[in-house]
Amino acid sequence: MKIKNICCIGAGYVGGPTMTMIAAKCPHIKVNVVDINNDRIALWNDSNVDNIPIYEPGLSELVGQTRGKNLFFSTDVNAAIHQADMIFISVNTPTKTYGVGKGMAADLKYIELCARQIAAVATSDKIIVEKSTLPVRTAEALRSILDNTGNGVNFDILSNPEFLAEGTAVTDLLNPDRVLIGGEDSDRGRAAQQALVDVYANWVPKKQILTTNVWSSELSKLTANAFLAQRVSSINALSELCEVTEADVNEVARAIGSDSRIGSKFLKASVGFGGSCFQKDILNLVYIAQTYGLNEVADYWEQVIIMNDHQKRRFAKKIVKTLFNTVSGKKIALMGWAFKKDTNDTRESASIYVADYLLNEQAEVVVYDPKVTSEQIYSDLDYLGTRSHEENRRLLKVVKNPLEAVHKAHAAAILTEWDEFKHFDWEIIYNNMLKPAFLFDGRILLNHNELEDIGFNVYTIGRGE
Ligand SMILES: NC(=O)c1ccc[n+]([C@@H]2O[C@H](COP(=O)([O-])OP(=O)(O)OC[C@H]3O[C@@H](n4cnc5c(N)ncnc54)[C@H](O)[C@@H]3O)[C@@H](O)[C@H]2O)c1
Ligand SMILES: O=c1ccn([C@@H]2O[C@H](COP(=O)(O)OP(=O)(O)O[C@H]3O[C@H](CO)[C@@H](O)[C@H](O)[C@H]3O)[C@@H](O)[C@H]2O)c(=O)[nH]1
Repeated sequence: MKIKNICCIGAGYVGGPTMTMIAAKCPHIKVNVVDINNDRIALWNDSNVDNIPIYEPGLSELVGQTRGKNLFFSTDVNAAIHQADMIFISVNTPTKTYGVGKGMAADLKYIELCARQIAAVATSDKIIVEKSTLPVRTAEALRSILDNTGNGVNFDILSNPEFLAEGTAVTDLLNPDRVLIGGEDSDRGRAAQQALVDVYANWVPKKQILTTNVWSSELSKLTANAFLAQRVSSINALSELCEVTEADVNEVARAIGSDSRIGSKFLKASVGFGGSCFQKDILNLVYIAQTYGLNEVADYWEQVIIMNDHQKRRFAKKIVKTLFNTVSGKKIALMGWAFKKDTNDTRESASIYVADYLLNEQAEVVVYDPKVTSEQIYSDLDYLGTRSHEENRRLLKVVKNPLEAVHKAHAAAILTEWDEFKHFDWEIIYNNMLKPAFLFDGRILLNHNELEDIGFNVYTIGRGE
């Protein structure tokens, strides 16, 4: 079966970049990316390609090359479903905020809506691809909805989780470590799996395209994120021990990472991991284990989140303690709001929690981030519900210029590892700040000896003072 027309439901951080790459590498396939969010689709279609709604290095160029040729963005979901041979579901699956599983389980309402819409609209056979991250055995629920509400056409369900990381989405999609495709063990299932293998084989070497059963594929996505986040929590746990023992967490990371069995990646201690995936997916894993009565398994993975919450909180506490146990009325500059560099995504960013903690301590918080808008920053704070919309705007200021952020500040804290922070003139910054000038490096980003020579009092994760 040769795929000629793909529809992707969900034009977000996954649907947008993934479909752009498929369109770029498969000029013979027409790709329609659809979303119910009119504003988002309008930005994907903006005549100035730099205005696409997602900042990812290299993405706007790729959109510029493909949009209007074989890549289209639209809000007409039904038309795109109708035309497609293959439909990717790439909608959000956030943590549930209500009812059973609140705060733990993945909310599958958007997935279910897609399935019902596909079933209602489809008048020809379709391959349905789970691109969103889903709890293991979701395909079973999808099958039930599609088969019970459809028009008698055949649906084949595949699981094809996405492993791209934000900030490196384009290179990750171009050279994935692996592509994972789970399918049903039947003639139709294998044919559907092969059809998707053939799409990726346009640019991914065949040996890197793994095929498994659907359940292994669904569970592998949650497992990959759990293992990655576990490494960050493990090194962060050690960072606290380093701070009291004169060991240096970077040196420890290098020493253990040189062991090929451990490997050097994902051992960077930090103010805590953020992003839309790690916390959500581990909570989901914990919830799934609990529902099967596997309490030891659930507790084991939950510890990764507990350690991450501790790391964010202890960084904020350290600022208060170091500033003579009070930050009330003191100006503190937060450098970076995105959850990592090279993205404008702020979901679950450590900055949100550090800012909230400092605002509770009555600090005057000023934020500078090169890519995040002030609307996004205020909306992240409002979402926590700690204080009113008006109070958040009164207590926290967002500035467009780093020097404005540090002007007469008591302290500056690095919360995102943006490259530009390394190239700042820290001497000028020091001269603009109140004395003693404190610098808290939550990303172990800067040259601390140089900063100390300038006159800063430096506190960094994972090294004692
Ligand atoms: N962000 C990442 O880096 C990443 C990486 C791998 C996997 N994932 C997973 O991919 C999925 C999507 O994540 P995201 O970051 O792209 O989310 P997102 O919130 O950026 O995008 C999801 C989009 O789906 C749209 N949508 C929701 N319901 C819809 C419907 N019924 N019809 C049409 N459009 C609808 C929303 O309007 C939104 O624009 C999640 O399951 C996530 O866990 C994300
Ligand atoms: O050594 C490290 C590595 C990462 N982080 C932090 O961990 C978070 C997540 O980073 P990263 O994994 O690079 O970005 P994500 O975009 O969240 O990507 C993860 O989540 C995606 C969504 O599921 C998966 O597709 C990716 O494979 C997985 O890496 C960020 O806050 C990072 O700053 C650290 O603190 N130390």
